[in-house]
Amino acid sequence: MTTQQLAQGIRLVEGHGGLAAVEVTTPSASALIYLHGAHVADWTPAGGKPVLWMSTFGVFSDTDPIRGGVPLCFPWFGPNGTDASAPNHGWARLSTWSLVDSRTLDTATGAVATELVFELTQDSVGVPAGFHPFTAHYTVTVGAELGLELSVRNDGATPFAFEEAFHTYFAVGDVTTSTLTGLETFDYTDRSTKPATEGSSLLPLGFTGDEIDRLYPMPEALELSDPANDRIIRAVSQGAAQTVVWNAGRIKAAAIADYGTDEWTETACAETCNVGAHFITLDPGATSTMQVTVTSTTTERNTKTMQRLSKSVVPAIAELPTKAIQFGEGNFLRAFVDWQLQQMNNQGLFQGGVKIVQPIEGGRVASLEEQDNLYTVLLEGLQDGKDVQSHEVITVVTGTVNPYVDNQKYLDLANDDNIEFIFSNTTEAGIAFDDRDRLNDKPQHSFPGKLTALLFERFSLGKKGFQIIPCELIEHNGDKLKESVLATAALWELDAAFVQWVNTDNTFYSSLVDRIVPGYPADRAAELAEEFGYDDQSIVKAEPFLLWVIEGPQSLTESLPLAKAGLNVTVTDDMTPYRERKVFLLNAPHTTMASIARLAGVETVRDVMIDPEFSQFVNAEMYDEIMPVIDLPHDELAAYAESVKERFENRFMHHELASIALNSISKYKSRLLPILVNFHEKVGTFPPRVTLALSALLLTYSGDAAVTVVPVDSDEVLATFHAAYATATATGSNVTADYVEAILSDDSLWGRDLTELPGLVAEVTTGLDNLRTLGARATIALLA
Ligand SMILES: O=P(O)(O)OC[C@H]1O[C@H](O)[C@H](O)[C@@H](O)[C@@H]1O
Repeated sequence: MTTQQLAQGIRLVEGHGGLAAVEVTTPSASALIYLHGAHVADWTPAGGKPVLWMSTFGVFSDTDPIRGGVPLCFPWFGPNGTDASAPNHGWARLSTWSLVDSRTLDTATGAVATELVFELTQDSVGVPAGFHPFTAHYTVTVGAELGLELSVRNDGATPFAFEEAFHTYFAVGDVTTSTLTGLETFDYTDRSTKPATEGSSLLPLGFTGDEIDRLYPMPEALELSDPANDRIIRAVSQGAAQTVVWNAGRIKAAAIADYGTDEWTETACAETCNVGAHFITLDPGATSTMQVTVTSTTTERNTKTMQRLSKSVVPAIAELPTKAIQFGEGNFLRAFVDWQLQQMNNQGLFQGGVKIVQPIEGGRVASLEEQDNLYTVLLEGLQDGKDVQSHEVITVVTGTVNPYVDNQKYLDLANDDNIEFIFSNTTEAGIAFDDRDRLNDKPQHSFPGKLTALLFERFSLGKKGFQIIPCELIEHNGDKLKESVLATAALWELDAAFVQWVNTDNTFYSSLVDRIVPGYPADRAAELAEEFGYDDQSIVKAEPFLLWVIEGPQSLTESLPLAKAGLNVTVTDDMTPYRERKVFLLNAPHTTMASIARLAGVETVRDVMIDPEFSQFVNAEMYDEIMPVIDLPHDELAAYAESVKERFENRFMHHELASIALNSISKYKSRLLPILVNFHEKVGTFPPRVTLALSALLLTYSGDAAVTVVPVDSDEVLATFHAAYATATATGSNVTADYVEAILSDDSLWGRDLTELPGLVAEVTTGLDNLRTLGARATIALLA
């Protein structure tokens, strides 16, 4: 279109790299959109800050995607399914779109907005020759709201299938203080693991520097708090089944060329999409539309006049000798390890403080220093039958060390005879040997590299070793850390005497940690500042529950008397049963509830727990069916079961059963089937509630139109159940029994043929018939 035809306030300009762009200025906002990829690179509401983030390391050329803003992903998302050489996220963001229309609109609020329409067809530059005929129109509305709408029409004679996404990079002042709300009750697919895994979130999503790459169902609205800029960014979508939440985190940011190492703190992507199982298929001539509206609302902040938390706010803080070094300054360690050290100090049992070492370059120890290393831990939830809402200023941090700024200060820690313990949480990827590390690096790249340098310094000074307790969420974390240290020592060709000192003078414990730590309560920052009387930019919110199982010598209970301080900490020589305890007493009842209570219309975990019949059912499952098959003392199991029940009942959580129900068949296999099998071996009968959960799943998965609860599982699994049910319906007179027999004998579902367990088919069949004819509530009443 020619310049004369452009609506008012629109100019064609040359953007970075000489790329053609459209600049839009309206009374309510300004924007910049590149024709390359129809890439929205800026949207700034009048008087506000940019809402879209752009990398300062971005590459602008007609062959590269632009980092930041809104990459438009089409016709596929992520890597191409069949062609590894095809560009990530499709070619639409690399193609040249045409501006085909622009106009000024009066919006519903009376404000003026500008609408621009970009077009891409199979003839556009960048679209592969011979591609399926289509027309895509991308409408960008620039005003007090940013509107993005992609409509795709199938111009061909055969169906057209594609994926699509608005890959919105939102700008925030400090992502570690941001939370994304709207997704709390959904299960998600974690795309950061290879292969992808399933996860469930209970709480608003926070960003800590680990990569977050999750695919969720799209909620009604997504809200990203941006307390550093006193605003909330809100995205409301239509025609989009999913959202992908992505933050590169420290490690990935460092690995991406056009993404600055520290830039992960400045942005979070909350995308609007139809991908994977929700790809779009259009019949010839049909059109689909996906849309998002973004707004940015200023939040009020009372903290401007409020004093910042510091030593002058908290009088008489005792001087503490530093007894521990902690690698990692994140929310978890501060609400878990440091909070526990404080509880011991409060009781005169430890009398020590901790120095925090920032394990990677892009960290935030500086913001702790701004508050004299003080911060507040806020506990909310049920504990021992009581509603807990408490807060405490944590005073155990005696200082911080940033080895990237002052490596000598870091190595000097080796000289401090008071220091006995080392704690760490450097993310799951943090404990890994790195062959690029050298002894004279300042500092070494990896955590094991840094630790080896510190240990070597300590050894060279002729001092005693450390007790090292990692908290990273990986199995045998202590063994893995020790292996990495020894591999580093070998790489650096350090003395055999040093290796021996590492082995004999130091103890590496493995540990299992459990406490939900949602982090900074951004949505309530102003309210909390008012309540506390100070502004704390490092508040950490956590649940009251805590569990720490440490594998190693019992002598630890004396030197680190956590249990003596009343904390739920166990030192053991084998943590395997504790791992099982969590899977079987927490995750297994979740799956049972999702299978059965949903059939009775119960929606959340808390609703199950406050329902007299269902809570009694869950209780009986835990005590009579699950506990007998776990190899731990009854008292310990009972105490754990009680704490799990309280966590289930937490009124601060809204955990939807529908989200737990995702992929229930594989969950049943790993969480409940071992109980069924072991119970049968031990007792000779089937555990009735665990077995009923299987009946409930078979009913839900049958595809029978009378069942209104919808299963969410892979297409293959659903097809297997539907086919078995259809066959049984078509051929047999014993429809239910034939169906149950077909499913239980399918070892692709269960890893074995379950019909080999004598009597199981009959029992599952009875359960299914009861659930169908009596309903879930009356069926569980039969077991009461
Ligand atoms: O680097 P890009 O190709 O732009 O992709 C950036 C990111 O996009 C999405 O959010 C994906 O879920 C991530 O897996 C990917 O890393």
